[in-house]
Amino acid sequence: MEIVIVETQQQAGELVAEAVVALVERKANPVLGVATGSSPGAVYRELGRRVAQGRLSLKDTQAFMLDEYVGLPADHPQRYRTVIDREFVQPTDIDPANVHGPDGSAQEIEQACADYERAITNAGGIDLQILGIGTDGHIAFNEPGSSLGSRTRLKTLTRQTREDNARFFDDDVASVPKHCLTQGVATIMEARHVVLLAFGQSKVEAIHHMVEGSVSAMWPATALQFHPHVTVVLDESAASRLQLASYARQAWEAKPDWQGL
Ligand SMILES: N[C@@H]1[C@@H](O)[C@H](O)[C@@H](COP(=O)(O)O)O[C@@H]1O
Repeated sequence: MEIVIVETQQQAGELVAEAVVALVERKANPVLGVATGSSPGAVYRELGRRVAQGRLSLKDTQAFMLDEYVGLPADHPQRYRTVIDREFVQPTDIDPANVHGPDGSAQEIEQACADYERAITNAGGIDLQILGIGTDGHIAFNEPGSSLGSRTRLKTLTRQTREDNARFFDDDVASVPKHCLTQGVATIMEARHVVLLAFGQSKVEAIHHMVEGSVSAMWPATALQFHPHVTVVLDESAASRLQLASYARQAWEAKPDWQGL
């Protein structure tokens, strides 16, 4: 795991956008994994800026979402597909038809999950997965106790996650769905490069476990310790309980070189 500590979320956005640019330059039909939540916001804004400046095009890029709530109507502003359309699709030039997500309104849930796994495989797999982390160490919606070998499936959200996400539902935890469809931990592990972003004090414990803790299904993000290519982009707050943070406290100028990836 490579840990990069940045000063601002904007720096994180620039850094990760560079990784996307390097991928798009290197590959004719790149496949991005996109996350919802507030952490990737600066990345999407920076991608939008570069597209607007003519420095980047995502026209030939496919994108796969990590997860989706079950039971939200198609026009709900917090449905993850709607969020991704608003925050990632609209500011960039990606074709909305190239953006895929698990179908949270499917009648045949198991079939929908299997179809989603197949769609990722058929696209050639995910080249660059943009990822956040929950305060309880979840990735996508793989809550504590999730199998580290799991694939896309139906999950029940923990009370903590529903409370964390209530901020997007007028602070009304009862309005936050109880179920979701999510890529499994094993699905995420197949992405060729995982870039995880985390900011702020609320992520300290999860980051501590993910980077320096024991691998355990109780902290699903710890599975990433087995992944050969993970970049973790943190601010000082999120990194503040890392024993080895001094090794990672790189100057902004010493940012990773994505060209060789
Ligand atoms: N399913 C999403 C996760 O994919 C995301 O990583 C997490 C953290 O969100 P935030 O980045 O807003 O802290 O929130 C949700 O639960």
